[in-house]
Amino acid sequence: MRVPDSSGYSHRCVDTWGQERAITGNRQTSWAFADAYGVEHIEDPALLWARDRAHEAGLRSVSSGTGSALRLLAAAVDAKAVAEIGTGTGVSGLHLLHGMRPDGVLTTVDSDPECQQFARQAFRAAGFAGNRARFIPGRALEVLPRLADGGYDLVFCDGDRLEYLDYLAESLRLLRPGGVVCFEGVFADGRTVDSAAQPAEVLRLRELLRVVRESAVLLPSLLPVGDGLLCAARRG
Ligand SMILES: C[S@@+](CC[C@H](N)C(=O)[O-])C[C@H]1O[C@@H](n2cnc3c(N)ncnc32)[C@H](O)[C@@H]1O
Repeated sequence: MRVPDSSGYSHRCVDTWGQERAITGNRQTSWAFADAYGVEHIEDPALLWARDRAHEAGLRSVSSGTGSALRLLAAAVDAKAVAEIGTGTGVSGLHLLHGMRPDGVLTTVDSDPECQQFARQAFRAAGFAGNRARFIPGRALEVLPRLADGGYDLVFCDGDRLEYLDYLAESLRLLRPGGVVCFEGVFADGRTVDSAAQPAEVLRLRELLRVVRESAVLLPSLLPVGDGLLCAARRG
């Protein structure tokens, strides 16, 4: 069996039915297609508005593909309570809210309260009642210890990459059995798999990937959407 090479091209493999088949086309093009195949249409003005605010603020909001994965996961776990680290201007929050139960509450933390004001406006413009989101300004590692044990169906981490391992420890405490934790940006623009010397942020991301994979209480999957979305379900 020949597996795809790092360029994204591969030519032959043996599938599960024992048949050799050619893999044609450009994997990168397929990834780009998958990432754009989402739910973010031109007619969703609140999302586009939130994206524009992020762009102006120099923030990187989640891609359409990552957003649709978050929406899917929130719906799949029938999320009533979601915790988000890194509100930004609300792009990921909008996706999460769309996937959650109609009575679900998104608790979203950001050290920048000005960004949270944009997110608040975006959620309102999208038609979500004010009581669907709880905005907590502050640094994640000061706020998270105040959130309830086992009280969350999903935790989405998109704050400081250097703190991701600490977010993981907090998430294991916050999640109910069967809940899901997600980490945005684990590809670090390709640096995570680049053999050249890398900054501390990338080394921490590699450590996170290792710890999640080796955890006895997590079932992980690394989704190749956006800049890499590491997801893991907490075993029941
Ligand atoms: C990449 S942006 C989040 C984008 C957002 N999830 C979206 O898709 O629209 C990262 C955010 O994390 C916030 N942040 C960075 N470090 C933080 C920390 N230690 N605690 C809380 N928020 C933090 C930043 O202020 C910024 O708004």
